[in-house]
Amino acid sequence: MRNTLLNVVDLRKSFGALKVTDGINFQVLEGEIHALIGPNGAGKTTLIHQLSGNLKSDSGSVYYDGQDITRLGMAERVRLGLARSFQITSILEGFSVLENVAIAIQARSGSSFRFFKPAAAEDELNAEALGLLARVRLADRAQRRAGALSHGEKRQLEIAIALATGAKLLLLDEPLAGTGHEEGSILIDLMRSLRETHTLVLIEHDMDAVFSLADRVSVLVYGRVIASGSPAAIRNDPEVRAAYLGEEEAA
Ligand SMILES: Nc1ncnc2c1ncn2[C@@H]1O[C@H](COP(=O)(O)OP(=O)(O)OP(=O)(O)O)[C@@H](O)[C@H]1O
Repeated sequence: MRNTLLNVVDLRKSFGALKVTDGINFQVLEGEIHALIGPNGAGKTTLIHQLSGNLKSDSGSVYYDGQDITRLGMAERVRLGLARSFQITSILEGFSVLENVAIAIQARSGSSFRFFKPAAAEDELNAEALGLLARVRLADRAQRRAGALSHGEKRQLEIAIALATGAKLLLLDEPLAGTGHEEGSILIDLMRSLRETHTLVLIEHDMDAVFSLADRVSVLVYGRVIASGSPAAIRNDPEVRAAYLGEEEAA
């Protein structure tokens, strides 16, 4: 049996009278790719913000690796290993691709690099950053200015930055949005390769990608998870088809 890495219990958030997440229950297992799908406005992004600690929940609980993290802020959650892949705006466009990753590693490591002589510390840092860039298939862009990357490459860099935080569980909000076919398939391959070492929770509207990539899928409708299961089970679930997939296919 796989370990439950994330357990979400009756999580709620309202904006004024609007109940955006309205009693969310679902579990993420260690080492899986878990996709959150649902119609526009279902509360997916709000839920990701509640999981990352960016947004305070009104009630309910979030357990990460058995620990109650409901009241922890974003930085504390990142330290425990739960990180949201940052928006493109958080990439430092004027710095090189390598520097962007090195800065994230340094932020994680605090002062641990000061035990090296400055030049050795820099070598050590750059070697680790290059290793992460290789994992996200950006090693050949290391010296390029981050602002000059294509849209898809920026998403790869964001994933490298999230990995640099030491994250075990990555929250990805629409990783494929705005990417072309070729960029999309690089990102899909990359996410698949991360499964060996990481757990991924992603919001995605591209159903072909979701059904080929995800181990399990949860469907959010009006702020509630109406079903969680394998892609095949979700595709054939009558309630899901009526509430969401049927509507997508008809569109
Ligand atoms: N800060 C906020 N203040 C007020 N309303 C908000 C806020 N954030 C989100 N909402 C509302 O909550 C609802 C759900 O938004 P959310 O972005 O979580 O949905 P979503 O499922 O991610 O949608 P999409 O698929 O379109 O991205 C929307 O009606 C949105 O307008």
